[in-house]
Amino acid sequence: MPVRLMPVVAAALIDADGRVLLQRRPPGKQMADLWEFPGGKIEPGEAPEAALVRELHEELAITVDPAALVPLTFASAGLGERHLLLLLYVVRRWQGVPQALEATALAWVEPAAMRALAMPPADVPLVAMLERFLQIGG
Ligand SMILES: Nc1nc2c([nH]c(=O)n2[C@H]2C[C@H](O)[C@@H](COP(=O)(O)OP(=O)(O)OP(=O)(O)O)O2)c(=O)[nH]1
Repeated sequence: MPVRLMPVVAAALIDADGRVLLQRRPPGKQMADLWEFPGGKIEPGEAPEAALVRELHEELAITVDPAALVPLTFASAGLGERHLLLLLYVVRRWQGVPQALEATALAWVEPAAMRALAMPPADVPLVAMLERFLQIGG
């Protein structure tokens, strides 16, 4: 069966205390009010890293060097009519203070507390992987 791929990039921003930045999706959008990693869809012709740098600037008003995007893991899951391919990067260096330009809230979350938050279904394995990665000092 052919599928319509939806490539999405997202970032786990990690602060000096090892906490992860999550944002809350606005009402009216698909998956409203769920907590997610900042990011969004890759536009046609766009490299994944360029898409993530753009999304982080649009959503959080931060500047990120593409070299600071470290690929961690991915999710591959059916999403309605489409198939989501979500690439998750770890980011520890950026310029500026993250601001919620599109989300209704931002939260710096301890890795072990992430799984208590309501997140999109595709994020559940990503969160487990990220938690383990941070536990081993990644
Ligand atoms: N950013 C982000 N999107 C996620 C996560 N988990 C997950 O299933 N998604 C899904 C939700 C959306 O269907 C899609 C991202 O699309 P979006 O609507 O946030 O992207 P966008 O900023 O390009 O938005 P738009 O222009 O289409 O409004 O990926 C996640 O952790 N972060």
